[in-house]
Amino acid sequence: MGLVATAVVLFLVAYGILSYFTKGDEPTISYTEFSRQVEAGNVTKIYAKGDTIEGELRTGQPIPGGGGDYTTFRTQRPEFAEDDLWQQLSQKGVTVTAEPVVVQRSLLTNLLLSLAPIVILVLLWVALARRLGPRLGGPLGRKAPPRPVELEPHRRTTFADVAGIDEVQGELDDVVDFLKNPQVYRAMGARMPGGVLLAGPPGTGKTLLARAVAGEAGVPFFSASASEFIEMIVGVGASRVRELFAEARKVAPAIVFIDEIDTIGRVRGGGASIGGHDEREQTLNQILTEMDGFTGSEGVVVIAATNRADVLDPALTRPGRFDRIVHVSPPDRAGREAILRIHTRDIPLAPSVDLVQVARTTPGMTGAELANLANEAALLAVKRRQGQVTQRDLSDALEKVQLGAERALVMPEGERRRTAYHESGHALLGMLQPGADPVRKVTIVPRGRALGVTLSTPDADKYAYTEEYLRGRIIGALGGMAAEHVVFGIITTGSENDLEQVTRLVRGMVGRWGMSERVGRFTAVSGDGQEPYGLTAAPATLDAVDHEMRRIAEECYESACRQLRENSDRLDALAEALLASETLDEEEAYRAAGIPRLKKDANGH
Ligand SMILES: Nc1ncnc2c1ncn2[C@@H]1O[C@H](COP(=O)(O)OP(=O)(O)OP(=O)(O)O)[C@@H](O)[C@H]1O
Ligand SMILES: [Zn+2]
Repeated sequence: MGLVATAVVLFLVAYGILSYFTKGDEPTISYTEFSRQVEAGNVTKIYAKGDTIEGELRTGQPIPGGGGDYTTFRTQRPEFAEDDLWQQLSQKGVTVTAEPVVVQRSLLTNLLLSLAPIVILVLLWVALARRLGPRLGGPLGRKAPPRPVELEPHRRTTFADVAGIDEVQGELDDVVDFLKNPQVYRAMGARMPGGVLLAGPPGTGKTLLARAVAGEAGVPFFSASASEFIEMIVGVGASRVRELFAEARKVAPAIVFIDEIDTIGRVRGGGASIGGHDEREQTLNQILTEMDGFTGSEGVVVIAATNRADVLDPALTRPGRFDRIVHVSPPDRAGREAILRIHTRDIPLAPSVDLVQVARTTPGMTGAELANLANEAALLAVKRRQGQVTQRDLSDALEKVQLGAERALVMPEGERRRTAYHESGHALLGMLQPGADPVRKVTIVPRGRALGVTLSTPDADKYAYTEEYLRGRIIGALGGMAAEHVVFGIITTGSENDLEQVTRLVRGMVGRWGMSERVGRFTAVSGDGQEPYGLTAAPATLDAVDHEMRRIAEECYESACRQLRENSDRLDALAEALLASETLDEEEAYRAAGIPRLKKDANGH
């Protein structure tokens, strides 16, 4: 055993030394920046090794990049880059030197390589021993203790990296203050909340926020996902929790972050969890025990995150446990703008770029989606061999993110015609319903799983919806099916997704939002298909729900068909325009249909 451990250590040390010497100290720049410098003719020579590129600049003048000035640099060419790098380089007269990816073998490397099979065997053995650990016992059965993520000051996440959720940030200010000066609170006999629960939809920045709290306070950040606990071998979850907290206490003040807490914190006994039930409960109990053990003076703050605060076991939210619930919602317009600014910090933007405009056209998108949008736009700019990201890159990226990538598909003419009428039906009804969201784009170019797409988005963020608006949405969603019915007298499978959307809406209107007198003004069905408030609705109620859902859907369908018949010339004109140009933007679509587009101000008036 001692011998093998020594071999492993030796290998690691040697590897470390080797990689230290082979790695240059050029500043690393983004590939986008690199393309820009090549295009600008600033690059004199490059040295390529696989996809890693090192190089020098012409002027000897340092060029400011994201992370400081540089005259030599290193960058990584993405595997998916489709640019003609070679042509570009030879055009600009750049001296290119290359080396195969095969690592140059030094004596030391040779030695290490010959040791490799042994090392692999050892690692395999270690991995095996770990899996069987609890049963085998022995020193190898123990996992390495949890380690906080690195806390290098220059790459610390702070509140400056989070935008659009300022009020949420405000609720965490005292946590930061406590972590900075626990002794002040101790002297005052004040107790901090045992835990903070961040609740909100995926991608709204919960993890980011927790890291920022640690970064602001300058304390270690321990993170674990609750699902990791229960995926492990039985009996390990609880002990991992114990270890995690023990490590955090050693270096307190510190933050322990537990993501996806709902996977172990669901109401006990209820729900449909198959197997692993005891494991879940034991792990949860261990977390609760650890939190009960806090006297507040230890300086460990637990932050948990969930997308489903509604299903959590009340034991978790009792005083002294996660007694502070902070709701994180998708950002509003100003928030989206601020988030876009953060995520375009390191992207060269053309002067024409208007982030306010982008923020306006992205209602409902989360921070993660906006970050993705910015990145997609940068990728497009690289692909198009531009030095900067333009407004067009951003709007094309948005389209890709919202509609899915275009799909090459040869459609028979009849099918194409039917699709054109289907989409025209959606679009025309979308334009005709009073108060409906404007139609932004109609296309019969297949995208994702859809044969065509009609995109409508509101002018301004909406927070509550009227019955009229919802009916308008249902009529619009049924428009595709109604058009096929009215024009061709057929019904196809192409409306499956539309009908799903209709079902969600009528179900909500009748069962959740009190829009049916016959059902009544109460929650008859819950949002997630579970029983509302633990009660099973009486069969008569469910009958009424069913009856009312059908009635509303039927009324809307009739309205859709009637409006399409009354406007058949507009429908034909729209379909013809679509068949001719495949994609219509907002202006073209309204013009083709002969309907004036009422411009609204940012407040939707
Ligand atoms: N408010 C925000 N400000 C800036 N960036 C954000 C914001 N929200 C999300 N992001 C970006 O999206 C990424 C993903 O967010 P994060 O993982 O924190 O979301 P989450 O709410 O924890 O999601 P999940 O519930 O899926 O774990 C972040 O790393 C960040 O780049
Ligand atoms: Zn449709």
